Amino acid sequence: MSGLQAIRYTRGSLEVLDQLRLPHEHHYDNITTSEEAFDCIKSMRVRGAPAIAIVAALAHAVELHNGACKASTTEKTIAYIESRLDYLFESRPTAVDLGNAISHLKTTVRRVVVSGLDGQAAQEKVIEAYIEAAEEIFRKDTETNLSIGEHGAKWVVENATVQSAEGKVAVLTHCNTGSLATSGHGTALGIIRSLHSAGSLSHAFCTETRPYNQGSRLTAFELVYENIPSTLITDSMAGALFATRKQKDHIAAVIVGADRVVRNGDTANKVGTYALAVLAKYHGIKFVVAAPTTSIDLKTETGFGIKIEERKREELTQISGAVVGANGSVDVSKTARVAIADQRVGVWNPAFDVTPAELIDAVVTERGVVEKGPDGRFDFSGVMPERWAQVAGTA
Ligand SMILES: CSC[C@H]1O[C@H](OP(=O)(O)O)[C@H](O)[C@@H]1O
Repeated sequence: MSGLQAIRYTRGSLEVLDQLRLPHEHHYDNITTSEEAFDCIKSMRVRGAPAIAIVAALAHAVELHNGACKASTTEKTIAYIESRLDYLFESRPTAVDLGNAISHLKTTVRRVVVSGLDGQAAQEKVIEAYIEAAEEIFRKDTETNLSIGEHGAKWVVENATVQSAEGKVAVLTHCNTGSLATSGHGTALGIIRSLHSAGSLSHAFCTETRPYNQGSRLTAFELVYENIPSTLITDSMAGALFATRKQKDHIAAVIVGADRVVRNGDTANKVGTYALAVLAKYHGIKFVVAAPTTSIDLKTETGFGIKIEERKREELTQISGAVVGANGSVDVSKTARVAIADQRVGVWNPAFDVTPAELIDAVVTERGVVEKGPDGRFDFSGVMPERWAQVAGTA
């Protein structure tokens, strides 16, 4: 697992790497309440579907551990936990991991057996059950990512339509799906790490991923940090890359993450993903979605049912970064915010788009790779574990 950690946790203490300052500055925010977690998620100081769910779950575990619950009965303790989770659910709507984690945590505390215990002991048992379940979500995520990496790397090599003489492949990824979006290793970037570790990767291309620049600020940083041969392109260069360099560079696959994969396989992911899927189809390049089962939403039938978050106009009309000195050095002590558009212009800023299942060749989960069947449809029932049985109305 990479040395980059978006989340640092010990019981009673949660620190979150402020990703708005990356790659120039490494600063961890101390998170002690659900309000602080909500703001951290909403402002995208932490982002990435799995990381959002983990931070929300652990933030409430920290406030519970530190005595925030003043309820006088077990039922009121459960009601308090549920109210805090409902509050955190509102922080970002598109990624389903948060809703799935909240459903799981609510089910967990509701199932605690307190018969025969006096009031305080019963309340303590409920709180302990919540904290352990939240910690398990964090712990299991890395294991999940390593499994996705293994399944995904194997599938990409076996299904590549172009390879180097040494049998290596190049891939393109979009946004950031690495250690900065998860507990470690990553999902799509986890597959890239696994391809690299297996000696099967010749090159990783990454898009800058406007407007938040998860690619240029975060993914490029992770790739360089891991000494993975990599090239940054703008989002608009992908078509030219495929048209002029697919054969020369053996570009075999586009590998992306997911915020929400719905029952028919339609997938919400960072805006720009849909365009990459169309280009990949046109150029005969495999299109692979890396999605832990916590990102799969069987309660929503098609992509039309996914709520797409729209974000503030300043993400397009302004940029921020460190000041580059005369000699080309980057002075992180002097960050600047620069207006790059007339501030009166109208802005449309959807954070995600939906890629239809017909453009997706494979969805890689920790429990195996799902491809469309003879009927041309995805069927995820074989990979959905019981513990993520979704409670209606929450996820
Ligand atoms: C494994 S992260 C999944 C997903 O989340 C990212 O969105 P954001 O950076 O806005 O949280 C991106 O869509 C990734 O593919």
